[in-house]
Amino acid sequence: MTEPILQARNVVKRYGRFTAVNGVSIDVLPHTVHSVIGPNGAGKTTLFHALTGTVPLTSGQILVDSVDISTLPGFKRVRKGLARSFQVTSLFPNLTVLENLRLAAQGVDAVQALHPWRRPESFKAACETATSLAERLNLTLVRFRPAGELSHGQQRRLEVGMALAARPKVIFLDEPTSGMGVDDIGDMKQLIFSLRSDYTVVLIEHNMDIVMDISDTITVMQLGQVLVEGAPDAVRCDERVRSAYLGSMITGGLR
Ligand SMILES: Nc1ncnc2c1ncn2[C@@H]1O[C@H](COP(=O)(O)OP(=O)(O)OP(=O)(O)O)[C@@H](O)[C@H]1O
Repeated sequence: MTEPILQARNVVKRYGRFTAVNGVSIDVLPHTVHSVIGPNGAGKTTLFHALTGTVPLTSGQILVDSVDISTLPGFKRVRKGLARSFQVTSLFPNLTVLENLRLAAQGVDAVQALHPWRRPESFKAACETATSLAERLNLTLVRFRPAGELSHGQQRRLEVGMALAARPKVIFLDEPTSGMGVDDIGDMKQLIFSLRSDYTVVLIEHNMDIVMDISDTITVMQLGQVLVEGAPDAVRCDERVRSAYLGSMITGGLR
């Protein structure tokens, strides 16, 4: 049996007296796309925050390859193989695509991160990582352009690349297609699906067409808890899921 690469066990996150995530357990299998969906306010982003160390857990456990990382801060979780996509606002708009990727690659190693202004050639490995990532992201043609001049879709792909530069085992993507046009959505969908050959993807996505097409497993959350978990076809047909989405603000809806 395949062992999960990432496990959340009974994870609870409270903000004051409000419980945003209330005892969530999930097993994420390696080389899969595992999507987390649910109506607005279901607790998806808070679960991501808790898994990646953006916020401390109230209780519960998180294991990566069976190692407990529950109390590690976010930057140490990156070294254990968890990476989260950056937001467009955290790209360096005046630096080129390659420079952004190189800095992200350097950032994994604490020693290199402390010497960001050494000659770029001296960071051979980081430069190579940046070049191969630009290719993978279909950004080779714009690799010498400042990130701020890219289209929205290209910037969002670069965000994913910044997380990949950390050479993660598991990459967390929070609504990677938000604000995108149809063409860009297709490119992002292909990119995410292609990632599962080398990585494991945990995805929050409101576009149900994408979720249903590329997910291996879907966890449906409601009111901070897991409502249903399963393969896309099973989730799509589940009456509890249909009811949960009725009247919600979610875009796309279930087909
Ligand atoms: N820092 C915070 N302090 C207090 N409450 C919070 C905080 N962050 C989130 N919440 C609350 O926790 C609940 C879950 O929010 P969360 O953002 O995790 O939901 P979500 O499923 O990601 O929703 P959406 O799809 O709208 O992004 C919401 O009721 C939200 O108001």
